[in-house]
Amino acid sequence: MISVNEAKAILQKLKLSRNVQVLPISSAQGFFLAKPISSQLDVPSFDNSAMDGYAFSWEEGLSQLELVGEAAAGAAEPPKFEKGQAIRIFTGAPMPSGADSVIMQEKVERNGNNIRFNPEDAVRGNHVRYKGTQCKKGDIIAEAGAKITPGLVSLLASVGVKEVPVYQAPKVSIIITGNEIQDLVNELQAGQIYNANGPALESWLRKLQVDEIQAIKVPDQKEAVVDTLAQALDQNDLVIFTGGISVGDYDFVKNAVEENQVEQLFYKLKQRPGKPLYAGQKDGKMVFALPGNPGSVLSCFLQYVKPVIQAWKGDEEAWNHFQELPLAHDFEKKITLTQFLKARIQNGKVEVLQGQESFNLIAFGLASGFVEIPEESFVVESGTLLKFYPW
Ligand SMILES: Nc1nc2c(c(=O)[nH]1)N[C@H]1C(S)=C(S)[C@@H](COP(=O)(O)OP(=O)(O)OC[C@H]3O[C@@H](n4cnc5c(N)ncnc54)[C@H](O)[C@@H]3O)O[C@H]1N2
Ligand code: MOO
Repeated sequence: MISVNEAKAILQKLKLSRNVQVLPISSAQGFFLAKPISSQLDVPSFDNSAMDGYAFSWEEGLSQLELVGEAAAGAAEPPKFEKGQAIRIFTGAPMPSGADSVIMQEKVERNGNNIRFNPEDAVRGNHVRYKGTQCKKGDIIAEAGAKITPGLVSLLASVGVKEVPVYQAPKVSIIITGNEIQDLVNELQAGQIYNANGPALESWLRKLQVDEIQAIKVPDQKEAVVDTLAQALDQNDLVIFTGGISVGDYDFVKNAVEENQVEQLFYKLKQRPGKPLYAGQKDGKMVFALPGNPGSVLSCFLQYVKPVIQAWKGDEEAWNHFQELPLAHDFEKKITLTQFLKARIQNGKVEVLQGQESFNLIAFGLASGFVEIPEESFVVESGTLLKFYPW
């Protein structure tokens, strides 16, 4: 058995073969740029007003102006004006030729076509957004590796970029083992349970922008498990088994990876839940076998599979998506393994929830993630900083 940290170090070193796809910016949220992006234009592309007010040409001691026209946002050609005159202007409207300053309407007393103001409020160059102050055509506005966030989407749109090259998410196959597992659409027969792992993994994968998902149920028969893995490896980048990886007479996943010549990266970790976790690799593709209890599936997915998927997508911070938060109460760990506990954050502190058995899902109704109690910690005092992995 190896430790949690040793297992993570093995996975972090993996070379993953990435493909690039081009996506419209509004569908690219959560992906990572495969190339730097440059601006298509000078932004702003014309000098414009930052306020609703009056545009004029600044002179020392000005205190009144005559209004001779109006420039609204979207106007192609703002009206002309001369010395001693001003143009009524609105936020985002192009500056009239020759105007260099805007005075806000709140600072002005208007009487018909005349405006008066305190000369101190008419500041030279005020409230003008000049062409190219955000960026110039050709400037790099986002580096390769940047995450597509709503903020970046806004920037991309502002500089005229409609679509972006991003790393593809892997194609994933979920293989659910277990003769007792029944789909939600069917009635449970004696000895059967509902498939909790399949829907949980699918929702996790969708959250990670994986949209090519194959979900297969396989009976506990050796040939069936071996053949299903062969097919899944053929058609996908990543295969996730749930169940069948322990030592029971009907656990055939270990046989399946061996017979398919998958190279083992590790099997069995010093952790609970999920001790019999398996990871392997074949021709740049990956296989994870998550121990079947749903608590173990979700904990192992969050700790090991999710970072690998994120790394596949080009996330340089894939292994750092945790927070260090204080524990809300004392906790005693009774096992000599790293423990991942269903937990929630309340008032900025981590509260370990009741019902930690890996078959017991009731705490998942409250949990906002898992907290890690390190292998070497046994008595953990309230206030101790612990790693919290949110979902
Ligand atoms: N002699 C030993 N027995 C077990 C060990 C061990 O070290 N020695 N490890 C235990 C631990 S820890 C776990 S975790 C499980 C893992 O076993 P498997 O991966 O082979 O999982 P299964 O036996 O197939 O299933 C375990 C449990 O989970 C339920 N399950 C499975 N799939 C689903 C699903 N899709 N949805 C809901 N529930 C599921 C299944 O019915 C079992 O109750 O092994 C222990 N045994
Ligand atoms: O480690 Mo198992 O995942 O407790 O049920």
